[in-house]
Amino acid sequence: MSARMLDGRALSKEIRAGLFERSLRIRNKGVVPGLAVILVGNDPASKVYVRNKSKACDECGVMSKIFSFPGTVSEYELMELIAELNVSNEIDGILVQLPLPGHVNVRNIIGCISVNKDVDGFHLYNVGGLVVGGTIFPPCTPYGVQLLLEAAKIEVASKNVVIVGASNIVGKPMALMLLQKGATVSICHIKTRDLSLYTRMADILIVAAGKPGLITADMVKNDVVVIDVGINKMSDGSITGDVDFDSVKHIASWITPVPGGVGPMTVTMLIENTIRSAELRMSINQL
Ligand SMILES: NC(=O)C1=CN([C@@H]2O[C@H](COP(=O)(O)OP(=O)(O)OC[C@H]3O[C@@H](n4cnc5c(N)ncnc54)[C@H](OP(=O)(O)O)[C@@H]3O)[C@@H](O)[C@H]2O)C=CC1
Ligand SMILES: Nc1nc(=O)c2c([nH]1)NC[C@@H]1CN(c3ccc(C(=O)N[C@@H](CCC(=O)O)C(=O)O)cc3)C=[N+]21
Ligand SMILES: [Mg+2]
Repeated sequence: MSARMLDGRALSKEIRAGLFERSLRIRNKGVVPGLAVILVGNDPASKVYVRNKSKACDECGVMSKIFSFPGTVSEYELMELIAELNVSNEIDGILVQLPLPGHVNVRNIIGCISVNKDVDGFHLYNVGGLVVGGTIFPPCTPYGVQLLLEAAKIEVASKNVVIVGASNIVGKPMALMLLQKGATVSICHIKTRDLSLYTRMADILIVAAGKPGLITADMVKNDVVVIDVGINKMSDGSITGDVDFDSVKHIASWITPVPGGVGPMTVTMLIENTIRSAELRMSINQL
């Protein structure tokens, strides 16, 4: 037996058709949804993301602007740009690509983004919203994973969900979201003593470590649902996840491919958040 695919590309295509309609409706009233992306240095996963975002924005009728800086840019220069974007009438969403170079304090930078334009959902205010169970801007990757599970009618309530990776952008918000949905959640990270003890317990295993081949067939139980968030650029230029797909697919009941799984969903949810932000701007203009 081979696992069924959680096809993020196909689901994204459906969702994006609806997003195009939503953006058309507000553009007809004179509001063009706009996204600003700030890219510093040259992280390979960020480059993939940026490329796919501009394509998807075009597809959905969202205006996008990319601001690229060398890795030597100062915190001050970034803050200055964010301050401008915060008050710009053309911008509904501001996204600062992570990671940032070591000399730039991520918290300071994210803290400058207007809460109403924080389409990544990384500002402390929006993170707090997620903790207490609801936010206007759910973080894109966990939100996309949740929709993939829902589309396949995979119930999360009462399930053992194990998340490998505890970052602020994937692991932690993912855990909060599924906890809210009634899952029993474990979060593993680099200091976890026996990773496979946890992964073998998982009904749903979500992997976001950035380590190709981290999860092998011997580490999962029969019929597990596997969500591979990892985006690793290999030396031959190809992209691979954190899960040994070819062996794990024989044991899992569902699995996401990489590429074509979580990645396209992240992009789609970013566009959704941007359009929702523009819809809010429009309704405020009409007051
Ligand atoms: N598909 C998509 O849409 C997206 C994909 N990504 C990709 O997902 C991956 C993770 O991204 P991100 O969360 O930003 O990464 P980070 O590097 O910020 O976090 C990785 C997490 O995994 C943990 N970890 C690393 N190695 C191991 C290991 N061997 N065993 C257990 N835990 C481990 C780290 O622990 P510690 O912190 O303690 O070191 C950390 O908690 C990357 O490949 C990234 O490119 C990211 C965002 C969106
Ligand atoms: N502030 C911030 N928010 C992020 O959400 C964020 C970030 N910084 N920094 C980088 C990581 C990485 N990330 C990806 C999203 C989509 C794809 C994606 O589109 N993947 C396609 C790749 C297809 C291809 O082009 O080959 C897929 O998996 O099918 C990749 C990577 C978001 N991240
Ligand atoms: Mg993917």
